[in-house]
Amino acid sequence: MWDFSFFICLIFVKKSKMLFSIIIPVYNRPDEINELLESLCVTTYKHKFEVVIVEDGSTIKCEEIVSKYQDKLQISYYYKENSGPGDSRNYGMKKAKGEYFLIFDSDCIIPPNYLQEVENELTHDYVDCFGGPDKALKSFSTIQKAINFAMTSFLTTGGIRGGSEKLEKFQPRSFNMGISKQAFLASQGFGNIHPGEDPDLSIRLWKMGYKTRLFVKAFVYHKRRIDWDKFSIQVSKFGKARPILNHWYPEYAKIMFWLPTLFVLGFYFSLFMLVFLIDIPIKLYFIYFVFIFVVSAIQNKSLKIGAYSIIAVWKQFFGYGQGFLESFFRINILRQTPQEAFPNLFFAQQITDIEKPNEQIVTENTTVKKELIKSKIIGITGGIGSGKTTVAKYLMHLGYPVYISDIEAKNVMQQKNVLLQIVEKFGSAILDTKGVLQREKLASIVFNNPEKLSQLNAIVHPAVKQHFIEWLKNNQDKPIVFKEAAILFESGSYKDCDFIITVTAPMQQRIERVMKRDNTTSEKVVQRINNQISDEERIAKSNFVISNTTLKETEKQIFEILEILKNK
Ligand SMILES: CC(C)(COP(=O)(O)OP(=O)(O)OC[C@H]1O[C@@H](n2cnc3c(N)ncnc32)[C@H](O)[C@@H]1O)[C@@H](O)C(=O)NCCC(=O)NCCS
Ligand SMILES: Nc1ncnc2c1ncn2[C@@H]1O[C@H](COP(=O)(O)OP(=O)(O)OP(=O)(O)O)[C@@H](O)[C@H]1O
Repeated sequence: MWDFSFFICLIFVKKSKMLFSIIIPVYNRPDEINELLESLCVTTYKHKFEVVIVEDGSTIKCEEIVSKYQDKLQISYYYKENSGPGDSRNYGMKKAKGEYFLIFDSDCIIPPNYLQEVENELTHDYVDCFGGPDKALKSFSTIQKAINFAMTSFLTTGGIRGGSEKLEKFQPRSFNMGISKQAFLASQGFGNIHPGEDPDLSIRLWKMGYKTRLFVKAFVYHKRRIDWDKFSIQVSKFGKARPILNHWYPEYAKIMFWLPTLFVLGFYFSLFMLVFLIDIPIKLYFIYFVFIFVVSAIQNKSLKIGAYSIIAVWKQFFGYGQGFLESFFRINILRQTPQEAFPNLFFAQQITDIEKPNEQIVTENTTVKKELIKSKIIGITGGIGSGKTTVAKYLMHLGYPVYISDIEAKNVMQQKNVLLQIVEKFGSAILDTKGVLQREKLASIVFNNPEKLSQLNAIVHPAVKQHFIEWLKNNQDKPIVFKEAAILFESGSYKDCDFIITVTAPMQQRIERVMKRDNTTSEKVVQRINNQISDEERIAKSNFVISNTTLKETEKQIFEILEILKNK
């Protein structure tokens, strides 16, 4: 995904435009925001950057705190309904003006050289998504330092987060990560699971061909949960989220994810062995915890932190391990859906910045008052070969009424009055000896000549629109109907839709799929692509994106979207 545009952008950014937008979701934590903003005020970074604070439906707001920093930082504050951290970050990224988004949790403190370190890394070896490590500050409480040890030490599963550069596919964590605007638009950012929204995003980015990397020097001071109970709840949720991610992306499941569970089962087994007076296993556990104590005490120069680290590691393993086991059982054995198994891990995703539905659907001859049509109209679009018809047909199979414009257009074009207009414009050579439209011939004319294409569109689109309205009237008792169209935006028919789904797939895959489906050449497919808008443009105007790489994942995304739409 790396291209020279980033260099150009960087040079441009330094002169005028802004590179970085810092996005911080916050929920009931004004004090944390104060410390975070204070730390940003002393940055050594010389260029313009902005801070976007998204208050996620808090009852204790940080608006007043933020206003204190209006003179020192370029800062915006948004308050919205509670929809979870992932969606709040997405909300902030949609509002942001920068080209690269830096995301922090509100409980972070940013070192002065952070922004410069990130810019150096991006200039040296660009990547569309990165993550940074976390460290504890001297001023942190004993519990915070012990938790930090448990979450980052090589003696626990935390080692991978702290500093290993070897990881090719580092999964950034949302407390300290960055993502380019382009990758955000393409992926639509975080999903509605929490926690786990960060690995979910990384995996989706990888599948789209983006890379992720660890920026070792771009660390933040991360306070983490301040008491034991909150920490236990958090790690248990991490444990529950993991089998869900494994279920969604089995190819990314690792045996290592089982370690805490094995640790817990091993512990119970060791206790059981005591019944037979076999105490070696329990002694091994004892030695491990002594080791934790010694290493943490030396590292933190405190016996107390060493002792507290034993509690932290214990809570980490047991919270995560038991959560993992429960989740594995529900998802893989009881075959519950993740939402059924753990509804509290899912936020109903807010859909931000939706264009107000049009009051009317207007064609040359007919005006349908939108209030007479009770159905929600969901547009499905995507470039050629993205798989929008595949998605449309799947929805049909689920029983939803779906209008597939390509297919309907073909019928409409056979109508006498429409065919006559086409012949008038393109000549009778466009018909075969039996008077049937030769589509391939027409295609070779219009996809080589934008003017001719718009002439054809001007004939076909109004007729299709008229036909769609009749179809809509026949389905007005249905709460949700779908309209699939390749050129939903180009034709303006997106304005009739209440929500829009864009289907995407990597370009090469799209070309290969169409070559195979239509037995055609890549040149011909590319010709059509050149007559359509880009995925980026489609995505920016859509409410949902389906990344259609495998049918299984597409199915999953369809169900997630349906779940949200049913509640809208
Ligand atoms: C030129 C025509 C006859 C070629 O027919 P053909 O059977 O080869 O293609 P088909 O209609 O099945 O479309 C296949 C794909 O081509 C692309 N495509 C079709 N029309 C257009 C267009 N006007 N602009 C850009 N891309 C288009 C889309 O990705 C579409 O899904 C046909 O595409 C056509 O009439 N297009 C103009 C009408 C139109 O816009 N139809 C699309 C749905 S309203
Ligand atoms: N996830 C997938 N895995 C494998 N093949 C797929 C997948 N999705 C779609 N296909 C195949 O790719 C081809 C293109 O898909 P489809 O016809 O749905 O695309 P489209 O976006 O409607 O294209 P067009 O713009 O040409 O109408 C079809 O042959 C379809 O069967």
